[in-house]
Order: sequence, then C-alpha cells, then structure tokens
Amino acid sequence: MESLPLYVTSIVLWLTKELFQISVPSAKERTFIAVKPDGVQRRLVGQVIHRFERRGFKLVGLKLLQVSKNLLSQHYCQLTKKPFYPDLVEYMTSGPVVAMVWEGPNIVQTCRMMVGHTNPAEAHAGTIRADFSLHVSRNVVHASDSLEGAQREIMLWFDGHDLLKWDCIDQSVTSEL
Ligand SMILES: Nc1ncnc2c1ncn2[C@@H]1O[C@H](COP(=O)(O)OP(=O)(O)OP(=O)(O)O)[C@@H](O)[C@H]1O
Ligand SMILES: Nc1ccn([C@@H]2O[C@H](COP(=O)(O)OP(=O)(O)O)[C@@H](O)[C@H]2O)c(=O)n1
Ligand SMILES: [Mg+2]
Repeated sequence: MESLPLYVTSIVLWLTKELFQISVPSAKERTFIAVKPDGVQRRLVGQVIHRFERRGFKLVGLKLLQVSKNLLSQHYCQLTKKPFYPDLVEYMTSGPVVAMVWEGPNIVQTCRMMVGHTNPAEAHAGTIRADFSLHVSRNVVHASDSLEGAQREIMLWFDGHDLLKWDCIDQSVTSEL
C-alpha cells in the first residue's frame, strides 16, 4: 500500500490531537541539573552526564564554576531557615560545581525520578543518589523540582545566550509531535 503524502499525515495528526485533546509533552521543556562539589571531587561528572544522555535528553548548557554564597542563597532561598542551611552553604561552596541545562519531554519530573529521593538512604536503587551516595548532606546532584523552579534556576545560573539551540538529528521525528 502506498504511504500517504506527508501533509495528509500532518493534518490527520493535528486533527487527532485537536479532537481528542491529546496533550503532547513539550520536547522543549528544560531543567537545571548540578553536580555538587562532592560529585565533582569524586569524578562522577561523566557518569551523571551519561545517565541523562543515554535516556535521550539533550544538553543545552554546561559550565564548571565556583559558586558564590550570594548565588547559593538565591538558589536555596526556600531553605534559609532550615537548621542544616549553614552546613549546606559550606558544602555547596567547598569546591567546583558543574551546572547544566537539559532539554526534553517531561524532563523536570523525569530527572527528579532519575536523581532520586533527597535522602540517599530512602532513594530507590538505580537512581543517581542511591547509586552514588550515602548521606543527605552529600547527595551528589541537584535537580529542579518543578517547572517554575527550573525556569527560575536556569535564569539564575545561566545567561540566555549561553544556552544553545541545536537539533538532535536522531530525534527530528519526535520533536515534530
Ligand atoms: N537533613 C539534612 N541534613 C543535611 N543536609 C540536608 C538535609 N536535608 C537536605 N539537605 C541538603 O539540602 C539540599 C536541599 O534540600 P532539598 O529539600 O531542596 O532537597 P532536594 O530538592 O532533593 O535537593 P536539591 O535541591 O539539592 O536537588 C539537599 O539536596 C541536601 O543536600
Ligand atoms: N535534611 C536535609 C535536606 C536537604 N539537604 C540538602 O539540601 C538540598 C536541597 O534540599 P531539597 O529539599 O531542595 O531537596 P532536593 O531538591 O535536593 O531533593 C538537598 O539536596 C541536600 O543537599 C540537607 O542537607 N539536609
Ligand atoms: Mg530541592
């Protein structure tokens, strides 16, 4: 059987989505991920990046930096009253951090699942925190916990022009959906 012309397929796809109100996750959703100082010290940066790459997500921003207390207090503004906050500041400013922005469908929620519970003792096997850490105060990575949080953190850590728009040629079909 001959295949339908592309424009017919596109119209049918569009009509199907409109009629059945199918919500397709945006392939452009972004999240902020950081390898914390303990992860960098333990040379886990490559393994963390590998997990998101092999899942199929796209890296759009990356830098290694020494975090200032000012940046950190804005990043963790909801935690400043917590008893562990002074230790958290000391930990997060103790050495370089690798800051990244990743892109893909449902990425915020998926990356949280891949990172695992805040406390590695409660994290499921197979998550980054369960596989690489033992204690909540040295839990290797940060991942944004909501869409709003991701947008706020990306703007805080990156200049817009440091984020690259590029096409994964192997994903051109899914990005059209
Ligand atoms: N009880 C604790 N003792 C020591 N450190 C803690 C404790 N609770 C949280 N932290 C540290 O503070 C960080 C921020 O806590 P938060 O509640 O935001 O967890 P999270 O969202 O899983 O982590 P992150 O925001 O770094 O991704 C934790 O990742 C952890 O490093
Ligand atoms: N009881 C806790 C809770 C959080 N933290 C640290 O604070 C970070 C941020 O806390 P959070 O509540 O945003 O948790 P996550 O989003 O990191 O999972 C954690 O990742 C830990 O590094 C801690 O040291 N002790
Ligand atoms: Mg958090």
